[in-house]
Amino acid sequence: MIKKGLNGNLKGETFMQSTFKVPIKGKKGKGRVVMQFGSFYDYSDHCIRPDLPVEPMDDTLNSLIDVLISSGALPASVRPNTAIINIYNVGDNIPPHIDHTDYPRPFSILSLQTSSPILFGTHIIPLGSGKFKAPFSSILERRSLLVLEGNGADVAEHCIPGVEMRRVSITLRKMPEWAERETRERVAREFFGNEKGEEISKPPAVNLSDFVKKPSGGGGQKKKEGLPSVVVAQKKKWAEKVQDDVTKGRSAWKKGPSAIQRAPPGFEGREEKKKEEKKVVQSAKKVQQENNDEKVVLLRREQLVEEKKKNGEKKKQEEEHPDKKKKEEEYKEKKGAALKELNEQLKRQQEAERYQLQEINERRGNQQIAALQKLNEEQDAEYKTLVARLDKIKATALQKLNEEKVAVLKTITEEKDAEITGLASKLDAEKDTEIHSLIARLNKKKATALQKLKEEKVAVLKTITEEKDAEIKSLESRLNEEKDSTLQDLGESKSVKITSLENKLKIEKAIEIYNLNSRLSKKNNQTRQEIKALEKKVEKEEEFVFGDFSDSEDMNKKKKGKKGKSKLNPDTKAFREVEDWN
Ligand SMILES: O=C(O)CCC(=O)C(=O)O
Ligand SMILES: [Fe+2]
Repeated sequence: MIKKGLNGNLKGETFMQSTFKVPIKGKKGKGRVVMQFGSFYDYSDHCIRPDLPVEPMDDTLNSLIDVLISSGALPASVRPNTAIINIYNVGDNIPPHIDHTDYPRPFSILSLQTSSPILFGTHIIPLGSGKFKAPFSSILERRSLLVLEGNGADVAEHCIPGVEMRRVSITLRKMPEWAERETRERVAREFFGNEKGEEISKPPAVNLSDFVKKPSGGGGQKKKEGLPSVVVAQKKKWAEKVQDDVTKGRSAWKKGPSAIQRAPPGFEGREEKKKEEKKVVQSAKKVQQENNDEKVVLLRREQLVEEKKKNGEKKKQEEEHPDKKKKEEEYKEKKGAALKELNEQLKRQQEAERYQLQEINERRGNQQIAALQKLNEEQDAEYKTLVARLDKIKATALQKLNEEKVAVLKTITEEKDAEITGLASKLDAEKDTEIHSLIARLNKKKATALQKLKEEKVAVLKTITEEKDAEIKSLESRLNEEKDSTLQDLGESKSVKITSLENKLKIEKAIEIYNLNSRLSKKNNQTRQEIKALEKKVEKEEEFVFGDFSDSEDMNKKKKGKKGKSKLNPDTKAFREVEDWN
């Protein structure tokens, strides 16, 4: 099957190597081989394309599905009618994806040949070289069936990292309704050029083979209903072949511009293609010839039907008007000859037309093949030029973008710097203003607090002073009272003491005076005696010395002295005072 696919012998888009059609620069290998059956899924446009032909589901695939359904592995209500055979050679992978949500769930993957890990996650990160980072992984065992539905199918992506051994898997999915309908219509178109699928089993009422194969002069053979199976098979084969050629871009004149557009650039095996094209042109010519024959035969049939109808009418008229019969027979003969002549003319004309048409078709076919070939070559060249130009444009654009980016970044940086500076100075100013107002507020607060404190202090001091004053006053009065009482007490004891002291002193004084007086009187007595003694002595001496010198001054003095002898000396006086005092 792979060989068939590689040789281009599988229908339409069935066979693909790698999911990219244009080679990726620097990418080694071609990627996994993908073969699609039943319906085509376009990996590059991410859409289901029932309009593009692929091989139908074959018996093997259908019986595999029967087994899976009858064993209960898959629900009969979602019977798969498409299959993708993935062939992973060593290193091949399938990147993270969610199978198109138009495919009804569940869908399934059958793993064959070798087992392999499968990764799941809402955001699988590609790490390059077929490696991925994902939160969940599982092993797809060889010959196991993975059935996907719910979040596992619709929310989480899945991928197969680069395989270590060749692996094959079969993805089984049911087409959505609309794709099924479009596939049916396409298949019908491929067979009979009719949009309605039922025409496949119900051939057109006008039956080509009845006329083509009608035995000459027979007429008695009963007309068959429907096409004979041989003709159906032949027609089907032709239709398939032509359609196949058309979709592979080999028969552009049949399909028109869309086939030319789809012809891949760098199409390989051009020589075989040319041969194929020749064959296709021939078979197409044959079909055309057949069509022309069909047209002639159809025309002839219409004429015969017409004739039959007319004959019937004439017969009726003959029966109704037997007298006209002769005339009419003559007329019929003439008309028959004329008709024969006309038919022959028509046949000749049609023959000429057919050859003309054939020539035109051939010419047109050759022209279109040449045009296609030229177009392919031109497309190749154009593609290369375009890629080169695009690379150049891309490089220039990237360079320009980078420069613009640098310039924009510079402008933005400058703008931002200026903004930052402005903002910073504005913030500084705001900060200063705020600080000033804060300081002013704080100062005011402080002043108010200080004032309050002062007032409180004054009030407290006043209270304290008042309290202290009261205390002092009471203390003072108490002290005064105490002092007074003490003083009183002291005064009393003092006066007592003074009195006693005075008395004592008086006594002592009296004693002393007495003693003194007695001593004085003693002394006085002594002194008087001494004086007396002295006077006696002096008188003796004077008598001795002077005898009669009684008139001199000294004598006067002596006389005075004598006279003075009558006066009391101080001691005597004191003694007298003590005596008086006593
Ligand atoms: O090969 C596999 O196991 C996965 C295939 C797959 O995810 C797919 O075909 O969508
Ligand atoms: Fe998938």
